[in-house]
Amino acid sequence: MNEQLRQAVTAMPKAELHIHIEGSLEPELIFALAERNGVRLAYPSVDALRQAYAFKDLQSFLDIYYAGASVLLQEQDFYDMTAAFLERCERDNVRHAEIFFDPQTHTARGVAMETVVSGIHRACQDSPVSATLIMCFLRHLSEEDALATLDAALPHRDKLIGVGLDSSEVGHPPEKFARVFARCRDLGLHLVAHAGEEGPPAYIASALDVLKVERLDHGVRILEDAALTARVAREGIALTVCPLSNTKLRVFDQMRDHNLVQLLDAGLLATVNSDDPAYFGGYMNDNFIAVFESLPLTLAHAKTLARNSFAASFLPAEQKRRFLDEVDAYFAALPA
Ligand code: HPA
Ligand SMILES: [Zn+2]
Repeated sequence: MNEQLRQAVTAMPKAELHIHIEGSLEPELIFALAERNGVRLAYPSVDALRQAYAFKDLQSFLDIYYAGASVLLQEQDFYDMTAAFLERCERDNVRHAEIFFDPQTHTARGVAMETVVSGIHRACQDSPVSATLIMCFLRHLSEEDALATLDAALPHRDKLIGVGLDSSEVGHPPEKFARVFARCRDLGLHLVAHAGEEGPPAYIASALDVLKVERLDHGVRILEDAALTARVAREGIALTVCPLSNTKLRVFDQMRDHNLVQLLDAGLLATVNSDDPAYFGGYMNDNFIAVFESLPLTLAHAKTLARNSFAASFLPAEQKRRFLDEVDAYFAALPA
């Protein structure tokens, strides 16, 4: 990748639409919070913890990701984690972030919903980066648990723009959560779900048809079904693709095998995102650099990806328009 393209891609304004805030917890912060809260970790040092970040699939990652989140106890912990992430956004020229959080990971340990939501939300309010929250249900747990989680979150309805579905995909199809998503829809929440990361295209179809999601998280296995690909392209449903995550979790063996270019060529509204940056080796610009270095992507693709990130966001129309104008102005001002 030439220096001019690298510079353009890193400095361009962009939005992040697939970031699990618990996946932004750096090992250093995990150890600092463990110390602050008197939590014992299974790893003796920051280096030993980092050494354990060698994943063979989604589940091997999730086991260590949930262990890392166990140091989060106080409202200030959630604040500090989120504030650190939003500072990284500024460095990567991320202007807007739609942030996932997993309340069940915390409420199961006795942390109150209020503590989780208030800490994350307060950090969003204190940041110059535009940031909104999407509450995710853990799909390895029951729908009853998800319904109870939604009830617990209702006092914070105004702090949420939407709900999502994450955790272990295979064996937990979207239709398991039909009732809770229907309730969220009635509440006017935006709907997204992880689908087609490790799971088959049938899970993408049921996320759309049963849950009625507006965006697909990952969705990279969609190309295995040509009819579904054509439909999702036609309907303008976005995919929040996470390149470094996909290679670290062995969805693709190497970055040069990633299907991002094919997704774009199929007319899909694909975006680039970091997923769990502290675990997968990088934040937004690391993801952009990784794909631009390994795939035949051009400056025209960079503009498309920057535009897609705002177009696929849940921002109000006027704010969306302003960000899209900023992208267009940015690319128009680049030296030819
Ligand atoms: O990539 C992911 N997939 C499913 N669940 C997750 N929870 C954090 N990251 C992920
Ligand atoms: Zn994810």
